[in-house]
Amino acid sequence: MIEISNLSFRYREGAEPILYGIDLAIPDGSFVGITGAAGSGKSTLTYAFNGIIPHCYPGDFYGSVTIDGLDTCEASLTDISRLVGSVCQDIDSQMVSSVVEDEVLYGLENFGVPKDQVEGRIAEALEAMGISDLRHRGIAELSGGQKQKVAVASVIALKPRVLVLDEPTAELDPASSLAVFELLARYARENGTTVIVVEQKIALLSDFADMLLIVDGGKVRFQGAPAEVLEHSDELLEVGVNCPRSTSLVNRLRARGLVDAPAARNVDEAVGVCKRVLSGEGASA
Ligand SMILES: Nc1ncnc2c1ncn2[C@@H]1O[C@H](COP(=O)(O)OP(=O)(O)OP(=O)(O)O)[C@@H](O)[C@H]1O
Repeated sequence: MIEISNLSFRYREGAEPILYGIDLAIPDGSFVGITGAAGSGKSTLTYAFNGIIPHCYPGDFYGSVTIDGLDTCEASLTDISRLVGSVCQDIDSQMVSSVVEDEVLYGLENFGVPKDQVEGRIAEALEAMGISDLRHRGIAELSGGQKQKVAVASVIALKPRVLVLDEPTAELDPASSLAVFELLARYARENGTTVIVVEQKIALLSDFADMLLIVDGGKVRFQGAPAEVLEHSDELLEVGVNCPRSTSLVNRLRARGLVDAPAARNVDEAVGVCKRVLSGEGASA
């Protein structure tokens, strides 16, 4: 369980706090999607989960963040990193090796994983990300999507309880973005790992997350299951989050009393709702 209580944070160099009064409870095994406008504080919020604030970026930190009971202010960054694995926005800056296998090995060696477990961990992590065939390839020869999967594999090889990813699909095409999310979701389901992912594409997040957090001006403006959050498509637009048209359409039908249905996350769900409206069953569901 991750618990954040009344968290506020101001970077030492900053005039104003970047996070304000955040309260969150994230059950184990959740898939949490974070989105919001540029500069709203999403990355800073991820730094609260992995201890980068206050350990690497000092500042005024109020409130508390606990991961499985470990208070991130009191614990060392090393102890936090045994629980929380992170993949940052700039993948190239995270890579330390020139060959895929060595990249995964690096973290295992740093964590002092017993030698007899190393081979199994590398093979499992590469398999989980669907990149066993890339094991001996040079990192410089990989595509953006392949590098992304290597970065995730390097972190999951360490078997963290929580995986934090900051815009893992920022440079990927829609098909590769979907593939990364599918692999992540399957891995998390099979291992009970909590996944926290920052992502601009709310439609993609909504298909995978069981909790969405909408960050606006350093506050969590909306939180809940995707269907609950997407009901607020007009307010989301005001804070820079553009919902799919299928979502807005169903919300308009509901606002006019034409249908009593949860917000649609995608075209398929909206088609189902429209069929009900056209058949005259809309308001009775
Ligand atoms: N190390 C830092 N020191 C001072 N201010 C910072 C630091 N890092 C980020 N900020 C400021 O905090 C605010 C929020 O930045 P943050 O990166 O958390 O937002 P974001 O929502 O992730 O943005 P983006 O979508 O553009 O990545 C910005 O105004 C930024 O300038």
